[in-house]
Amino acid sequence: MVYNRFLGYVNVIRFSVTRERCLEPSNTHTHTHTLRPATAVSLTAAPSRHGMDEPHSSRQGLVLGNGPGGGAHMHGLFTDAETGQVTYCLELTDSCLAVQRITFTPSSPERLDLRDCAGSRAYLGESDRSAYLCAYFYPYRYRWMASSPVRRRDERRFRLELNADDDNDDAQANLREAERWARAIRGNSARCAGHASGVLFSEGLRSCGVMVLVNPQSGWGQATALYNSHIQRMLTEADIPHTLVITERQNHAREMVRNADLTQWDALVILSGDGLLFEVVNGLMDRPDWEKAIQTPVGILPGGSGNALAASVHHYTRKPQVWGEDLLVSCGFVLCKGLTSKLDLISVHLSSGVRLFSFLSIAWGFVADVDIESEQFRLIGPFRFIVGTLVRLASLRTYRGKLAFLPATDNLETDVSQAQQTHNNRASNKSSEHNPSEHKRLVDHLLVPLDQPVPQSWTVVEEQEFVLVVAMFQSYLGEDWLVAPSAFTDDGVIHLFYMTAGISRPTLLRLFRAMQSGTHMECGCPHLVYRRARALRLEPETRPGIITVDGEQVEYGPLQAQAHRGVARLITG
Ligand SMILES: Nc1ncnc2c1ncn2[C@@H]1O[C@H](COP(=O)(O)OP(=O)(O)OP(=O)(O)O)[C@@H](O)[C@H]1O
Repeated sequence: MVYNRFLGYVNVIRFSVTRERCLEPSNTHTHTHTLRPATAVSLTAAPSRHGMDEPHSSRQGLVLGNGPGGGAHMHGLFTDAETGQVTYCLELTDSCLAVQRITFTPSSPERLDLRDCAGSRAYLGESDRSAYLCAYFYPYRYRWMASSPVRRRDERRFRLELNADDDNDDAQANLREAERWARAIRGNSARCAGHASGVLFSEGLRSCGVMVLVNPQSGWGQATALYNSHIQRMLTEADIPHTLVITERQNHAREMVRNADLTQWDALVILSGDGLLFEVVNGLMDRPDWEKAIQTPVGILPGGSGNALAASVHHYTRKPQVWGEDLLVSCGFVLCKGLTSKLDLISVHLSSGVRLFSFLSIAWGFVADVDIESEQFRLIGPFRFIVGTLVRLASLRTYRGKLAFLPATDNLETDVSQAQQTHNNRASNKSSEHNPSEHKRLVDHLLVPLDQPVPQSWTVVEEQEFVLVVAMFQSYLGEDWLVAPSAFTDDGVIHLFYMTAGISRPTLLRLFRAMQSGTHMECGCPHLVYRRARALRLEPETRPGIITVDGEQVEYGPLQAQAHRGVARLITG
């Protein structure tokens, strides 16, 4: 684990050394506004967006019509942006931008995959009448010393000079032609992304675009710097207008989202740890119009120390594991492409009557202790979990309590009809009981009140002495912990792991190492159990203790939870 993390950080260091060219003078504008109650807000107004031009021919760029996938098919001659001496033939198809050098030593065409394209734009030169075409690609490339490829920025710039006469009209004609190419590249790459199942959140963008919420305290306090170094540029390249909101305190994001005019926003994106998204999700669910509000797509960019959802989003792209800034670039690219999927929410009831909505995990025992106790090592960022794990291993303890769950069959419909049965029985038994939250909200069909025994269809775990209990709703528990490899955003399943007492320290360490690659269940350890569930109940008896929901500490005591399939929307690849 330490070795791989070390490699991850070598990558980060190299990233900053080998970063590619910066953006040239931009025709986009960045404004700074004051938006209450955020401390600082900057609005990036992206270039105007238009539909694609009708196909037409011109002297330089020739539209040959629509490709088989419905995208524009174009040919054109451009020169290199720096000297204008090297001529390139560009061909745009449904799936790629082919670039072929035709002066000096002609080259074979280089095909740039439009699935890797974040955006494209055109602008007028400052000191000449040429127009420039830029396309921003983020292909997977191997880096020195790295065992797997990572997304790396590859900016392509070309100069277009159609007309020899030196007047303003010709400059505008050049610009129009370059813009036509930029729109066609954007259109074809959006079509490529749309071929996958899913919905583009960026379809029909609204006035304010995307709200990017940054917690300046998350992780080792680097989130604002990550916005400045990567995300602002990526969103500008992708032509996504956005507003930066820097949170001032705990629950700031929750309050803001609870009261926001959501008709103004296309998506709420969190550049932070999972804790800030937990606030946002619960802020959406607090609203009287929660049913509509929770349909607002949410996105995650890793800026915390755990970054479990960000690691899961990357995992769902089926690319090799990445860390640190490589993970940020991967998630940033996913955001630029704008595909959304449904996201399960897990309704969690605490003994005090508080109800929370979780998208990630519930933890008790070893994992929860490490998460909260390692807060004191926050300054060392993600390494805090390694230090916390070693400290807790040294003082390994067990936790007494009861665990029960409703097993998930492969057939969700069966589970749902069973749930309906439970709910009907419960309604007839307790018709006089009034729970106001359930009249307005998602109904937890599977749960009976915490002071009653679990329904007969539930499995009660015989063991009562645990080392840990973790319920996973996504694949990763942290950037390094692939705990539930088969989990998916909207599988409607609680992936329940528990470890019973009696496990030795070396075996535990071996399991944690295997968790890095998601192979811990292959170790055949009899103390580690995995079950798929639709609902669970946990009644801790050891006191004091720690329970976390999505990495946030909640009140300690009995709790129960039920999965609700696909009620929210997540920006995923
Ligand atoms: N400006 C702020 N100052 C202090 N706390 C904040 C601020 N903004 C948000 N918070 C709170 O900080 C807590 C932790 O945030 P978050 O999870 O995003 O970061 P993290 O703990 O570093 O990341 P991770 O969960 O990945 O370890 C959340 O409970 C959130 O409410």
